[in-house]
Formats: sequence, structure tokens, C-alpha cells
Amino acid sequence: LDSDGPGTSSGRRVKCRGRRQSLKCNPDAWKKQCKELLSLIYEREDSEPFRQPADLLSYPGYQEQEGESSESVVPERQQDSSLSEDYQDVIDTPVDFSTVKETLEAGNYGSPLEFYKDVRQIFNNSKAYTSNKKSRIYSMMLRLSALFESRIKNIISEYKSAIQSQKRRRPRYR
Ligand SMILES: O=C(NCC1CC1)N1CCN(C(=O)c2cccs2)CC1
Repeated sequence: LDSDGPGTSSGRRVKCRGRRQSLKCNPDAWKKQCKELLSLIYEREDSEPFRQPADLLSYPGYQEQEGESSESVVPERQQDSSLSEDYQDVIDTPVDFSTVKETLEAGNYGSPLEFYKDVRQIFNNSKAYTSNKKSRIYSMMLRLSALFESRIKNIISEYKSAIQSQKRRRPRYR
């Protein structure tokens, strides 16, 4: 697992004289940026299956709320009664966007990397659970993951630049 996350800045130094508020210098800017990214994710219909904890035991098929959308998607494991495994047998670390949203709003992420790790777990769980790479929910996850990765990489590289420019250069005596 690349704990560094995407977009590790490649040695580009940003001058951060004085003003911390400017986009590239504020090490706290990532919080607002991640909240905005999360709002964008919630706007996408593709996020619907991932907004609440997956609990396939509580209903026969995965039906969306009335009126939310015309289609209903049934995880193919529900269709295939031969599979005795259910979601919690397959997935060790269940996580969904409502949990991520709460953690972010409570200020319980120390960096965008921690946020990135949780969101990536949502997508990895979907990859681990699917028994069919053509399933509807899996394809929703793939689109959402592409959107997320395209946006998170700049948030993380700006955060890393801001941290780098905070470090005062102290002479090292060997
Ligand atoms: O039950 C839910 N989500 C809770 C619902 C929104 C109240 N899910 C079904 C299983 N999941 C998958 O990722 C896959 C299914 C098929 C291939 S992957 C996660 C979403």
C-alpha cells in the first residue's frame, strides 16, 4: 500500500514568504478541499450504494428509496443464492461515506492522507466483495474512484508542499 498517497511532490519548492493564507502555503487548506470533494461525491448518483453501511442481511435485494431512482440494483451475491458468505464475512474493514463524513466534520483526520486511506478502503471493499466485474454497483464504484483519484492527488501534493515549506531549515551537524 503506498502510504504516501498519490501526487507526492517531486522536490518542487514553493516560496511561502509571510502569507500563510495563500493557496499553496496553508497546511490546513486540505480540510475544506476534502469537504468540497466529499460534497461532489455525494452529488453523484454513483455514490448512493456507498453512503450507508452495507448490510445485505437486512433486505432481500438492494432497493433504492422510492423515487430516488427508477432502477434498482441487486448485488449479484443476492442473486446467487449459492454464495453463503455475506458482506461481513468477506469485508474485514467496512467503511462508507457517512462514516468518512462524520470523521472529517469532527476534525478527526490529521491529514488528507488519513482521509484518502479511508475512502480508498470503501473502493477496495467493493473490489473485494464483487464476484462479477460487470456488476452495476462495481461499475458505479469504478467511476466514483476515478473521480476521487483525479481530485485527491492535488489536495495531497499541495498539503505536502505546504508542510515542506513550514519546515525551517536547521543546519544539521554530523
Ligand atoms: O449494501 C450496500 N450498501 C448499503 C446500501 C446503501 C444502503 N452495498 C452493496 C454491496 N456493496 C458493493 O460494493 C458491491 C455490491 C456488488 C458488487 S460490489 C457495497 C454497497
